[in-house]
Amino acid sequence: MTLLPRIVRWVEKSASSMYFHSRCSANMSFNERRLRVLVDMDGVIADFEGGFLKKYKEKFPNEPFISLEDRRGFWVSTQYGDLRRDLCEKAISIWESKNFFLDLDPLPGGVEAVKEMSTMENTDVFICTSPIKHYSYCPYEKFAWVEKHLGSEFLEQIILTRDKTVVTGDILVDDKPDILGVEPNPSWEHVLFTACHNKHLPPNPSQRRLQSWADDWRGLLQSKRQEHTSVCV
Ligand SMILES: O=c1ccn([C@@H]2O[C@H](COP(=O)(O)O)[C@@H](O)[C@H]2O)c(=O)[nH]1
Ligand SMILES: [Mg+2]
Repeated sequence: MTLLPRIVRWVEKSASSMYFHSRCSANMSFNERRLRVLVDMDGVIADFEGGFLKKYKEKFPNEPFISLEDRRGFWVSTQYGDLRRDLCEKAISIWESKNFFLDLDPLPGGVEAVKEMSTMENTDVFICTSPIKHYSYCPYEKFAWVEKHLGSEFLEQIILTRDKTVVTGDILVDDKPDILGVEPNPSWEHVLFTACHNKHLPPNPSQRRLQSWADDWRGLLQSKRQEHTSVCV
């Protein structure tokens, strides 16, 4: 390496070290690190299951259906297909229809919680959601839903991805029990959001849960923040 780049690197390192020591010498606690919270959409802030059942019953009034009480397993289509083979396609036709995602009602407290956490100090909130592969309406309607319920400023905070494991964050609040993808060690802690399809799963000591938005989500963020807090004495 020639001399000039080495000097530049030395000056940069010294400057950042001086900054660090000046912060510490003030004998203060500080948290340099911002907390990044990823919040899933369907089943967490948008009522996918309720919206599905309502539209399914309207479209297929004479077909059998599965009440929310009887829902088991993440995949609605699988449980309907198990009930009767042709019902799998009928179920899929519901969320592939125009306005399905846009018409979803917000889940209680979700919009308020996301808005509140976005105002918290040192906190970045992103809506992290997987669109269906039938893309005619879903991606557009997810953006429109966010604008309608959270406001246009949240359009900056949307992450649409089919693989959440490649997204970096501290916490992912999500109702899907198993979130898999190409990254075997995602950076986030998956906090399972309770939904009709996962509430019967046996307790998993290695996975924290949020029962609803009335649950202590603020405490959850605080505990995560403390994992990152650097204390200078
Ligand atoms: O049976 C089903 C149930 C849901 N989906 C779709 O999966 C995604 C779930 O997204 P998350 O970001 O994990 O909430 C959503 O687009 C549903 O429409 C499905 O394909 N089949
Ligand atoms: Mg979900």
